[in-house]
Amino acid sequence: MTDTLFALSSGRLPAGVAVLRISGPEAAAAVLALCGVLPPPRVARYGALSDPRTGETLDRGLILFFPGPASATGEDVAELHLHGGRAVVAAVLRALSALPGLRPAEAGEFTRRAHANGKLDLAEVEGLADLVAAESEAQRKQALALASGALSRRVEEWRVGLVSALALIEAGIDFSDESDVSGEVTMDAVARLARLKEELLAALTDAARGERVRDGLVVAISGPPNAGKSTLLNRLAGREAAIVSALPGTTRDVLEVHLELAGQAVTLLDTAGLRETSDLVEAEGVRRALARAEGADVVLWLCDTGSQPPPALAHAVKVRTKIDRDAAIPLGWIGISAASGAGVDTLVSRLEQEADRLGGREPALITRERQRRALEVATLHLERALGDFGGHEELRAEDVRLAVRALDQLIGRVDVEDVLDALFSTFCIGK
Ligand SMILES: Nc1nc2c(ncn2[C@@H]2O[C@H](COP(=O)(O)OP(=O)(O)OP(=O)(O)O)[C@@H](O)[C@H]2O)c(=O)[nH]1
Ligand SMILES: [K+]
Ligand SMILES: [Mg+2]
Repeated sequence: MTDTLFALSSGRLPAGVAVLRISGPEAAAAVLALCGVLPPPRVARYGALSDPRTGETLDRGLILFFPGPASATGEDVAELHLHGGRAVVAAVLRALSALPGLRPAEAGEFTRRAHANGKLDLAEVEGLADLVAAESEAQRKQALALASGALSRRVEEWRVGLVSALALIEAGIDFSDESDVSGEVTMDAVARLARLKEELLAALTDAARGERVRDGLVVAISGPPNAGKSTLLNRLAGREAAIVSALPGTTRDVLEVHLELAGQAVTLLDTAGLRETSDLVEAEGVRRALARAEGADVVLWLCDTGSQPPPALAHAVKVRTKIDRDAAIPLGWIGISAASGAGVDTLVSRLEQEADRLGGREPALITRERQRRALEVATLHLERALGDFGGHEELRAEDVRLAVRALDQLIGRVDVEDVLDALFSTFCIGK
């Protein structure tokens, strides 16, 4: 018999309202035990909740019942909307755990049941995890699309296309005595596979963008010592996150600040000033500074004299600093005074343009490394299936079957247990 799960599904207490969720075969019995009545499906009822053992009223709140399978988990689900006090919630949780067949849910266990009951495929579960974690507008949009099945639907279309091409290839094998018919259906199949390959490649090309939006863009501030890098970081962060001093070589460790720019999550890095130095600690700072700048999506090269960045950072956005002291801005540079704030708006607009360019407007289809890898495998098999098999069409059919399998892995139709275990452990309890 399946356990009935319960957990606090809303956030940290105390809060205005706390939502407890119950899912499983005993959900209706649990509501009856605590509330005395079972509200009609999907209609909120206000009433008292009492401890079934003592009859003592524990709280008054809203009670909802969603009979399965038309519920979030596919099982009978109940929601209790209580006053969000710690003692209130603790008392109701205690009363629930005393009921037969009920136990506290583990992290992500409601979602795991939804997946087991066919409510969500693996890609949609990943979307849900991303939605709960989303901090920027772009992350929210992308996660919502994934959770709502945007990727799953597209993969299903691809899968249908592959399976129909496979049917043609198999028909060609059956007709191999009549070489005319056989050659024609094979050509038709290959043409379909070629079109599908283009679609898969387009989604793959766009995957880097999806992963970037999900992870957030990395913007590194680089430049010689004393350029005013930490001063700019503090201004953009709106707080004194980094130490500023007139001493060149102040910053050594890489400092991270999280911002939202043009709807994109951005990690802004302050780094050590680049120079030759015999100080071992500073030298390590310089090494890290260069490494992080080279790996960043956008580099700001700050300099108060207008010297060019090293070749590795030639693509940087060039920023002439301290224009309050000397306003000669080289051509193609943005001039700022991080101290007074002059020119910082222009720099921020430029960063917003970069964020727009890198993140795009429409949500990407592929947003995780796992999804990208599965799609890469599918594309690889599809490329192979387009080869010349010298009449051995059964080999072509096998490559198409492997491509289908990779798509099945992408949305979790096969081989999902390991992925699910790792994924659900990232969920919070009550989700
Ligand atoms: N006049 C003027 N001084 C500035 C400006 N920005 C920073 N400074 C000064 O320049 C000095 C160095 O500033 P920091 O922000 O520490 O420079 P940094 O690039 O982080 O330096 P390191 O971490 O040592 O590489 C400090 O004395 C700042 O007050 C500016 O816009 N105008
Ligand atoms: K400094
Ligand atoms: Mg600094």
